[in-house]
Amino acid sequence: MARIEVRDLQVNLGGRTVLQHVDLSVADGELVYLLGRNGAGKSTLLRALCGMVTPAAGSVVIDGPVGMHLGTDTVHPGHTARRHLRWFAAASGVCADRVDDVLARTGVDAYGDRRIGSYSLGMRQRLGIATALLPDADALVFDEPLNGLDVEGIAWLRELLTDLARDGRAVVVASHLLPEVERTADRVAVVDRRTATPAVPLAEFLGAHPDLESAYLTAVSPEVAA
Ligand SMILES: Nc1ncnc2c1ncn2[C@@H]1O[C@H](COP(=O)(O)OP(=O)(O)OP(=O)(O)O)[C@@H](O)[C@H]1O
Repeated sequence: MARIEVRDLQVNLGGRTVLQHVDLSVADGELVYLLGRNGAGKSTLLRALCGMVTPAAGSVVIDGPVGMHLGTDTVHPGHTARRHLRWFAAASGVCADRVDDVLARTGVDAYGDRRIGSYSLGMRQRLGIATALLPDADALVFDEPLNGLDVEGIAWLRELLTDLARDGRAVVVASHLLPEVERTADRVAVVDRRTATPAVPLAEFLGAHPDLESAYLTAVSPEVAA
């Protein structure tokens, strides 16, 4: 069995089916991206992977703990990054020594003693990424981690994500930033029509298309006018 196994997943939210018949398996060493338009269900799928929404049907199995970065607005603005990470480490049974490691690895150490409420979007993204790295988990989930990062940050995250996969972790990322996806993805899946296409190798997804944008626009269903 792969590190992450989703089988025939259905998620209902607010009385309607948001996802159904979703299958996804991600093995150690793989970097898999979820693509799809706004509201398609990428975040919902990632939240289901992390056990934060209950499936209406099907199953999600992850072998071991999962490190997750599901958004930048779930942290207490009055805390410093260091305090937030120490609290998170204590709450999740992670050795406090890792806090300094992840602060350094993400560059958050430069402002880790400032209150989170004063952080820019990119700074909060790095803190979210630091939080995901804290458990040193073999399964990692990131929702739009590139948003708000500056040029150095994007290059840094590209390297981090590929390193995490190269180190043998199963990594799933939702992103709209197709040039980045094209540079690093092992496989891509499209969340569309309340389900997800099989995650296929990037080269297979690209096919004869000149770039990922062209392949993606062909893969998604025609947009329905509001
Ligand atoms: N708590 C909720 N209650 C009801 N519906 C919800 C809830 N959360 C999300 N939805 C709906 O589920 C669908 C999928 O939303 P989701 O946030 O997963 O999309 P997404 O693909 O991540 O979008 P984006 O690219 O904009 O981040 C949307 O139609 C959204 O309105």
